[in-house]
Amino acid sequence: MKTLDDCRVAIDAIDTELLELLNKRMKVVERVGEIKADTGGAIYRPEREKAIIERLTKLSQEENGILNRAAIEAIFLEIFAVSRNLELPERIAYLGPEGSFTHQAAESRFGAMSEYLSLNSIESVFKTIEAGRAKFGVVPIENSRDGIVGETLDLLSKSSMKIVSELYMPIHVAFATKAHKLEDIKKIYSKDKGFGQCRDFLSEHGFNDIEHIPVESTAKAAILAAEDESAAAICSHIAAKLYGVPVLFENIEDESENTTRFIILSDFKNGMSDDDKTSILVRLKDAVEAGALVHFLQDFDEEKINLSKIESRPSIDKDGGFGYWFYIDFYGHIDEERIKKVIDKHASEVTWLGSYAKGEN
Ligand SMILES: C=C(O[C@@H]1C=C(C(=O)O)C=C[C@H]1O)C(=O)O
Repeated sequence: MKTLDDCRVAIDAIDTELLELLNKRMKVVERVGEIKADTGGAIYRPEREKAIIERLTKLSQEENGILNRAAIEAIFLEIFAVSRNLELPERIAYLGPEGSFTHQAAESRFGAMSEYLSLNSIESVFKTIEAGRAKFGVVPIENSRDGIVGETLDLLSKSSMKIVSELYMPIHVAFATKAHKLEDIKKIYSKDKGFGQCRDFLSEHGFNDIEHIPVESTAKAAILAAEDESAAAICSHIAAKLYGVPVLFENIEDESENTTRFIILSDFKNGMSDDDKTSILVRLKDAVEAGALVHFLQDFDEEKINLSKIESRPSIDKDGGFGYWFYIDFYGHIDEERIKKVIDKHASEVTWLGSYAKGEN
């Protein structure tokens, strides 16, 4: 049987091999970078990365390997991020502050080597990438409990930036405080939605009778709780850690399946993968006429295009009238013939927001 020392010798030998292979991989990536520079191709190819993870997951299953999809993803997303930074250093704007859930979503995709820009509003994220001060933007678009993020949809309707990727992230919140006793807590900071997501916890602990102070983000709540021993924050574990506020209770959300969908914005069009989603905005000219939406959707149905989401948003038209537009997600890529056919038919009413590899949720 192997001793601890034997195991460590074996691990060192394997790490040497891994390093050699990783360096070899990066050499190939450098060449990919040169080709992309010559041809003007996009550096970030989420559909290719997804295909790699899928192939390796299948391979690992076939070989009865220990690594499952989540583990393979954790390792390889970091390798991809290092690769891309080698091709061209990446700068990512996200809805901050540091330690926000959006920050975590951004880091899960862009890794430790990228440069991050924390911004205090979704609008600033859009403006920053539109001005070319960052290549990518990360913002939330919907939450399993709270629904759509209206601000993101409204900005998408006005921006030339495209959705190039989506990711779903489980949202867990913690209760953090510097108070020594629960009775010393006189106020709780969080984002309005943070309070809404853990009502049961708050009432079970008798926290409904003390002041609840809504602030712009859960990370901001952690910053405020760090400065005041009579305060607590409902925030992410990471934000609590980052701002030095001890976590008293973990996973205090009422619904354990609480998930947020984030989108990555940039200025290029993805290639096709075998499992894509497309987002569009539709302003139906005759939206007031009964049946306009039904007719529009019938064209999708005829081409067997499945919708995954439809959301209506109010808008004020040029003459000051109250109108509606629709945000729609469906399965498939804009370059597929059957999809092109429907979109071309409604070209004057549809704005294409992006086609991207479907995220796992
Ligand atoms: C190397 C490439 O560029 C990026 C890095 C990838 C990788 O490390 O495998 C894959 C896709 C791209 O996001 C490529 O396009 O193949």
